[in-house]
Amino acid sequence: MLKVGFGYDSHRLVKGRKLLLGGVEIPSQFGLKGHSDADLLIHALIDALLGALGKGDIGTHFPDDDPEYKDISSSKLLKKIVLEVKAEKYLINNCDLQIVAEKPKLQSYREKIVNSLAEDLEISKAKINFKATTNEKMGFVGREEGMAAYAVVSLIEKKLWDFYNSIEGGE
Ligand SMILES: Nc1ccn([C@@H]2O[C@H](COP(=O)(O)O)[C@@H](O)[C@H]2O)c(=O)n1
Ligand SMILES: C[C@@]1(CO)OP(=O)(O)OP(=O)(O)OC[C@H]1O
Repeated sequence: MLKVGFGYDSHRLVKGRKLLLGGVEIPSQFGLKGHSDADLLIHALIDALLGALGKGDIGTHFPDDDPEYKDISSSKLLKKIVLEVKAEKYLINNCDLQIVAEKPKLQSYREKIVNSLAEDLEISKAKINFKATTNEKMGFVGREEGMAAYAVVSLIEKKLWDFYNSIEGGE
């Protein structure tokens, strides 16, 4: 079977916090506020994976009032969700990810972000597409009060993938 999931997250920009996107620290005067490290790209991705699995959302798995998750690395949380995907006998087929931010320009971090996520997800870089766009100075993103991120993922059942490879002779 194939499954598709969607995720969205937004966080406020504040002074005195690191800016972490996809597990990569981006040099910036402002960082994202949150109970965790506030890596909204990973949060959107986690919600997309949970959506595909039909397993609720990030807050149900990692409550935002639990001291265990104070300042936690979102990469660690993502790795836990990857274990759940594996336990359900699914593989990540592809992910399409988008950050909406007025600045900084993220193009030059694309490779680092994709590399970091590929490591966390244990998949090849070719299965991850990362995009960024501004909000053309409109709304909370446009006023640089915050950033937003969207994620879509598709999962393929491992036995279907193995069957496909047996008849096609590989990826
Ligand atoms: N934070 C961002 C925003 C945008 N980009 C890149 O610029 C292109 C044009 O963005 P518009 O919002 O003006 O359409 C976009 O396609 C990205 O390549 C970026 O790197 N970081
Ligand atoms: C991972 C968590 C844990 O507190 O991170 P937060 O920084 O609170 O981020 P948010 O996207 O608001 O909610 C997800 C939470 O579960």
